[in-house]
Amino acid sequence: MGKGCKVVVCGQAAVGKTAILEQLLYGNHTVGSESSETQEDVYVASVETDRGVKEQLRLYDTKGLHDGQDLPKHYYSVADGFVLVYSVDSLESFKKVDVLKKEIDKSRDKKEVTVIVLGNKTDLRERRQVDQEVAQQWARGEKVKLWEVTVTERNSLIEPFTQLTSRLTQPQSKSSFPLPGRKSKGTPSNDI
Ligand SMILES: Nc1nc2c(ncn2[C@@H]2O[C@H](COP(=O)(O)OP(=O)(O)OP(=O)(O)O)[C@@H](O)[C@H]2O)c(=O)[nH]1
Repeated sequence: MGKGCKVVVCGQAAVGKTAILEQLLYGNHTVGSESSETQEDVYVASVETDRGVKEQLRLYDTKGLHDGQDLPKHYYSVADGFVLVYSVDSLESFKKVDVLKKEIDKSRDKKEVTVIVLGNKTDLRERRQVDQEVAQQWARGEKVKLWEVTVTERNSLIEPFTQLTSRLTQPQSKSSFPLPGRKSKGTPSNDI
């Protein structure tokens, strides 16, 4: 599979998954441009964490889900992290994110996975169907971080991916085993 944490980017069709990745990595997506349906693409990105270190991510851009379609099961076993994307102008796409989050919780077993959520297309103000506060409340309930973003402002995409990478590559917490210390009086010694 190669080096780097594996991150699966998923959500309903046409919410802007490819546009987000292309804008984030190359800064060259023009919104509204003709787009073809993704089958699967893998992007390798080098992202600076909040510790100032560059880490590699393998971002799997998945095929957009249409009504009633599920994310293919193999993604749940490969993923270290997920970026769930909806579009603020589609309530249906937000509901799909909820379904995906529940599927991740069911499939993750004991594996640590980091999930972030992006509400895209905030530039389409007059078409908004997903209330920002309702979405944030849902995110708090699910214990995930949610950002509202727009591909028209590349800057809005940077913080979520920086935080995701920082979380994914965070050094393991220190061992809680007691350090060898001085023996207390009267304790039998194993020293030879
Ligand atoms: N106005 C606006 N349009 C956007 C934004 N992000 C993406 N789009 C447009 O939405 C359309 C779909 O974007 P894609 O990136 O192809 O969506 P996708 O989720 O990868 O689509 P599938 O591969 O079919 O699942 C394109 O015309 C994009 O230009 C955004 O933030 N604002």
